[in-house]
Amino acid sequence: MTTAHRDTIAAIATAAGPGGVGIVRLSGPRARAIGEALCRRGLRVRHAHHARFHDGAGEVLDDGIALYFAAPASFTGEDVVELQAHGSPAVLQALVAACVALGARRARAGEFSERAFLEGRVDLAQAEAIADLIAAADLQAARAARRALDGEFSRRVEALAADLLAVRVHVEAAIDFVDEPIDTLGGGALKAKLARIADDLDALLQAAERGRRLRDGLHAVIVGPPNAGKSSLLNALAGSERAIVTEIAGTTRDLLHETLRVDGVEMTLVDTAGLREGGDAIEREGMRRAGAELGRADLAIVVLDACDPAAGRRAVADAIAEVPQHLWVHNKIDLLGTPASETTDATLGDAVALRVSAHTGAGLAALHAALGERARRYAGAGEAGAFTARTRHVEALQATAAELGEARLQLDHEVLELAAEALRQAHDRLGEITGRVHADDLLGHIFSSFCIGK
Ligand SMILES: Nc1nc2c(c(=O)[nH]1)N(C=O)[C@@H](CNc1ccc(C(=O)N[C@@H](CCC(=O)O)C(=O)O)cc1)CN2
Ligand SMILES: Nc1nc2c(ncn2[C@@H]2O[C@H](COP(=O)(O)OP(=O)(O)OP(=O)(O)O)[C@@H](O)[C@H]2O)c(=O)[nH]1
Ligand SMILES: [Mg+2]
Repeated sequence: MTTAHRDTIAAIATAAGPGGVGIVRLSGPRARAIGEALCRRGLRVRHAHHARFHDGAGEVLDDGIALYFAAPASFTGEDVVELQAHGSPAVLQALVAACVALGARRARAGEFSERAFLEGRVDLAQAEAIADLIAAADLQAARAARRALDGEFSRRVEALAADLLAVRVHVEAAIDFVDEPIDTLGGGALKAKLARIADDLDALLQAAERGRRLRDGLHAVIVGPPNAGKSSLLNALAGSERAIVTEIAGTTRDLLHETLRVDGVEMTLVDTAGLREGGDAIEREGMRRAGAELGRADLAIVVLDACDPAAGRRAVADAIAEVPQHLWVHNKIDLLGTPASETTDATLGDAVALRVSAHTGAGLAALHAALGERARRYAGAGEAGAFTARTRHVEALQATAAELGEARLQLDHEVLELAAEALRQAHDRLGEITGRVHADDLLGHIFSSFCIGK
């Protein structure tokens, strides 16, 4: 769709709630006309005008600064007008209503960024980086999103896509010489080139996986037998009474997610139902959910009762077998009267258990530190040049790698048509990251998770 066919959208661009200044943004072919009607004056491009903003009845809503950016030199690539008013939600909403009365439509979530993508101002990975930058909870995450927005990820994807395209051209050309063996058609160089691409792809995949972990944070699931104090520990770590705690074994049934920041790193803690044989239907469903959640876990925090650490261990060990990292905790050490310190749990082999008391707080600092350390290591914190990435990107790179492997195999077997097809697939999978290739519902899916006004 070209700009001329598109309607003009309006939304509050600043955060909800009162603020020093609030911005209403318009984008689309009628942005300038609507802005000029509201300001009752002409707007010069890239000029800050102090103006009074009027509603339909001619009443002055506010005075503020009006800016006009002419297409294509704007954030969206369309004509854009910004009305920077006093940051009163009532005034800003009235300004949007006045824009609507003059022919604008309320923007959907992410629609400004979507237009920037459709106008070719940013690619899809960069548009996603805008949302990640806004959501970044600390400077490190913001910097990583900033690098993705600057195109550090996209450039590497595009470089690989260009290499793949060159190889595709070579293979497609070779198909026309069916009777020649591939090696007389530069097959050696081709295979070497594909091997190099595979290496580059692997390096990029690893960087994207780090970026995915940096963006999403560590996913830690608390498991253990009933009554060990899992919910009590979640509350202690979260610093609030999030989960219900009772002396009844089988209290927790549903999953309870809590996001927390440990030493500047984001992590999700999930409380689960205690694992044991039997239980009523609700409790069994809770245990099933606990098991499913462990399938997504990066870390299992296993909580055992320090008075009886052997109890329930078998069921727990089975449940966490597939989880990449484990952290063992013995809770309720206040009942033992021994100090908080690490203990080697004979039944854990080399693993060490942290000894804590959710009640007295003993050992919690060490638990906190251990979690922070795991979360930092997981996210590759402090790594130079890190950029944020999403599961979608990682999966696309994995699919690309699989197709590339297939192409190399077919090339070794001199089945050029199949090699060409696998290379085409690889090229397309790569193109999904930057949006060069995309399904329409993918865009809707991505942009609908943005905020309105972005
Ligand atoms: N007031 C205001 N501040 C803002 C934004 C905005 O939309 N409005 N942004 C919105 O997210 C971010 C900045 N992003 C922007 C990106 C491109 C252009 C732009 O006009 N680009 C033109 C001109 C380039 C130039 O002169 O340097 C272009 O790319 O052609 C403006 C803002 C953060 N700060
Ligand atoms: N003495 C002592 N009691 C604790 C400690 N932590 C938890 N408790 C008690 O142990 C009981 C169970 O605590 P919960 O946190 O509900 O245990 P849970 O592991 O979540 O139990 P389920 O949800 O039933 O699986 C409650 O009565 C808590 O008050 C602790 O460190 N010391
Ligand atoms: Mg519980």
